[in-house]
Amino acid sequence: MILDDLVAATTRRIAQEIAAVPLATVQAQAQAFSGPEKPSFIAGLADHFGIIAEVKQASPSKGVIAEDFPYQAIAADYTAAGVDAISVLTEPDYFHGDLKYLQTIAAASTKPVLRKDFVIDPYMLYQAKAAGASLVLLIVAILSDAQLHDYYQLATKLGLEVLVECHDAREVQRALAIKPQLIGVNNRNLKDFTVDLKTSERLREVIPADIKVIAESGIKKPKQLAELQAAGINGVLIGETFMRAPDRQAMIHAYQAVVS
Ligand SMILES: O=P(O)(O)OC[C@@H](O)[C@@H](O)c1c[nH]c2ccccc12
Repeated sequence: MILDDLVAATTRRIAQEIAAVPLATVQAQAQAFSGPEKPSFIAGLADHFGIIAEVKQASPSKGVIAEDFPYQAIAADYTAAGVDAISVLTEPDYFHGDLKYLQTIAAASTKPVLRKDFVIDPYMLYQAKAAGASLVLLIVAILSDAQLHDYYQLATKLGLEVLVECHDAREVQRALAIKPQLIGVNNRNLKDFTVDLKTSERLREVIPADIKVIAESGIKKPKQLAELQAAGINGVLIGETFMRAPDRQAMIHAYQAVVS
């Protein structure tokens, strides 16, 4: 299963990174970080449907999405279009991501930036903060209950908002135990890469109304946003469709036009 490979690769990567830059150094960088004030992504969801646009060069399910990858220009388009947050893949082996992309984008944009990676160690949260992230992803499927709890607390202490990613009802129950403000439902099944937008609509029903829900993956048409909003979903995370758009700003405006 791909998640096992991703966790194994991330474990190796983080061990190397800790050997190169010790935890204490990254903690000091996180503490010293001062960047432009960014709006809270979660607070914004109180009065409108949120759109997170993703900067992603490749993925295990799609291979290379962007041969040409002008990530700064892509993020500038997302910012100009008025998205609510920008998600930046920082996983190098399968997504061709880099923490440097996040750092550059976070410094240049007025929008909150999400570190999209396979967080399996607190070190990665300090890195996220030091690089200027406003949000981090925690994937329930790859964490124990204790890790989920501890990483959530640490992220919050660092001033990071957390998107807690689930894919089924059991994971939602585990996520609810930490009382999150924001849950992401990944519509992509990482066992076989099939996508079903009904997954987020179904799971919305078992998530208390005061917790905001983001539908992630596989969104291809503006009309789907209207359906998701009607089902009580508070926002979306869109990668491939925006990455491949010939005119990214125009496409995002078409998505914004169908939600309120
Ligand atoms: O490109 P898409 O199908 O619009 O999907 C975006 C995002 O949901 C997807 O990249 C994603 C969802 N959860 C993840 C966890 C890790 C890496 C990537 C992801």
